[in-house]
Amino acid sequence: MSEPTRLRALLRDWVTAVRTPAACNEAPAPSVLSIWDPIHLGVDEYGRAVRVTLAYRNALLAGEPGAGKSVGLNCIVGHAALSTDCGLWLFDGKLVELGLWRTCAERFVGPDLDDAIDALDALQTEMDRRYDLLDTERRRKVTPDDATHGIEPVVVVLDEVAYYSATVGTKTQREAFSVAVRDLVARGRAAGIIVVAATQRPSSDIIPTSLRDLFGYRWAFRCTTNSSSDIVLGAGWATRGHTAADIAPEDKGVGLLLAEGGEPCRIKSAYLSDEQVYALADHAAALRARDAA
Ligand SMILES: Nc1ncnc2c1ncn2[C@@H]1O[C@H](COP(=O)(O)OP(=O)(O)OP(=O)(O)O)[C@@H](O)[C@H]1O
Repeated sequence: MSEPTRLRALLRDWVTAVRTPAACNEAPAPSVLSIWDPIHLGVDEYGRAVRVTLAYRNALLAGEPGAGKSVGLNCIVGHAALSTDCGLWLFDGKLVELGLWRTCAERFVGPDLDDAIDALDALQTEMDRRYDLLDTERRRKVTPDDATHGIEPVVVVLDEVAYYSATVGTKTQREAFSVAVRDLVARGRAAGIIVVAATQRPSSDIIPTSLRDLFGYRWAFRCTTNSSSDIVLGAGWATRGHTAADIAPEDKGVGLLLAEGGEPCRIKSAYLSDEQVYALADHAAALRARDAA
């Protein structure tokens, strides 16, 4: 198959996966997605598609190294990248996980903690500007209509949040980073700032309860203990039979997804190979460049 044909087929499959079956039958596959659309994450134990709407929500992904967080994160970042109605800010201390999507990012932050804090400051400033505007217009939250005057959702993805909050830099810098993240997670949703954070350290120093509870979606990949699973999902789920410690080490990509108000649901994330990620990232970058022109 030629490269353009292969890319078209890949995009068609991707868009088909995230659209409802009814919509798929009705319309030709569009070339772009919207951040207001549900995001396809994978399938549940019955083979049903699992989709979540990220607008007005935040998401936390955590689990032991190699459990499948980056693959799960790619589903979210891929959808956001192809959604030209949102900005994409990527933070990746390792560079190589989210780096594949770098060409689609409005801002890409690598291992420099000062740069990370600077980027979070800019997001806080934008959040405050939006709240001033909403206040002036006597509204509670941004909507898709705000795109007409340049206010679009911003998806902020932090891969290995512990790298910035607990590993590099000085104590003061790490605290500044953590305070800014907490503020964005706590206040950002109505202003269209969506935070997606991932960590391979599901411990209470990295994910304190007060922060964890602000995430509407919590996706626990395999954890080593019931208590680390509860740190991701919330206290008490393990004793009620929902623990990511039960996931077998060989079940890569399997995790428990807790969506607001529900019970944790066991799902297997959709899988994008690096080759597919690059193809999607190139296409998304071209769409974004076209829109920006
Ligand atoms: N949904 C999936 N389907 C098939 N294989 C998967 C899936 N998810 C993960 N894997 C396999 O598991 C490997 C590790 O996954 P991934 O890199 O996402 O783990 P991780 O939790 O991000 O690890 P780390 O914390 O070390 O970065 C992948 O390279 C892939 O081979």
